[in-house]
Amino acid sequence: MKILRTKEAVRLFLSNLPNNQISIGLVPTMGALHKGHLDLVKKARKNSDLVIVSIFVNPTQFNNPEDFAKYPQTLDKDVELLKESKVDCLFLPELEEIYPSKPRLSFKFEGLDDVLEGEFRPGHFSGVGIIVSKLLNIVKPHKAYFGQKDLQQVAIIRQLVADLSMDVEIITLPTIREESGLALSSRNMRLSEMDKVRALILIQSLNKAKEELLSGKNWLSIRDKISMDFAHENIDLEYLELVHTYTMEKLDAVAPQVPCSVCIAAYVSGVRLIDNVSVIEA
Ligand SMILES: Nc1ncnc2c1ncn2[C@@H]1O[C@H](COP(=O)(O)OP(=O)(O)OP(=O)(O)O)[C@@H](O)[C@H]1O
Ligand SMILES: CC(C)(CO)[C@@H](O)C(=O)[O-]
Ligand code: BAL
Repeated sequence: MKILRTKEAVRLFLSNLPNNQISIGLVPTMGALHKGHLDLVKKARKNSDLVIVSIFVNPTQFNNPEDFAKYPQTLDKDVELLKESKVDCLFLPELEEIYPSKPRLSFKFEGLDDVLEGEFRPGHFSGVGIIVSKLLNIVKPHKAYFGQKDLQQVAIIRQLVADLSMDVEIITLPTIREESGLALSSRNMRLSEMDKVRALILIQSLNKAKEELLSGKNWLSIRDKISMDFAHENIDLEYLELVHTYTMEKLDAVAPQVPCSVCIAAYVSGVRLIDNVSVIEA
């Protein structure tokens, strides 16, 4: 596996490929890799001739400096995992390579970014828009892979690519979970074994919300009851929302043919976790 640290190295690498018919798959990550990331890589490996993974902990998408400072980093292990997964290239830029100066550009994703993560992490999706645009411009992949665990991010990246007429196909894959149901996340590395058990309240609440919505219960009363469960467990629930899966519009009921998902964010011992389940599929 080649490790490329600069845009120029990527450009050279791509220009030396045997022919320009080769299909390229990009999996953008922030490292501290787990089976969720590796599932994206596996799909990319299956679909594309050349697989490039990027690892870059992007400062412009962090609204909370402590979250950025504590973001897990396990580079040696990541490199081993990527080699085992037969990745061709790791793009591993330094901060200055991506941001030689502070970007003046910012993104607003009208209607998509004022709820959920966008509401509680101001500037987050502008930062995601900037880094994803940069990575797509540098690598020029045919396909790029993202996880549905970050449901709102998927909607935003699809919009970004459409609005900027970028020639890339966005592929999304379902959330990979521990056997317990806990969604895999790099930030789980900051949880103790006890915290991982406490964190199960997220997926349990999502499943309960889904079941009750489908049995015709009122959304606001479902949400109130779940908020009380969180208060009882002393876990800080940041949001629990029923949204349209693609437009991110907040909903207060399910309806046939309207794809919707329940999304959650909560702090378990100071670690912010997110998750979602689809209630009605497209
Ligand atoms: N459990 C998972 N299953 C499938 N894909 C995932 C999972 N977790 C993350 N991903 C996807 O992997 C890509 C890189 O995500 P990232 O590096 O931020 O990891 P992460 O585990 O989501 O980290 P964190 O949750 O701590 O932000 C994103 O497209 C993300 O949606
Ligand atoms: C897409 C991404 C790699 C951009 O930094 C990040 O938001 C993530 O890991 O989901
Ligand atoms: N996977 C989302 C990246 C973030 O939390 O900033």
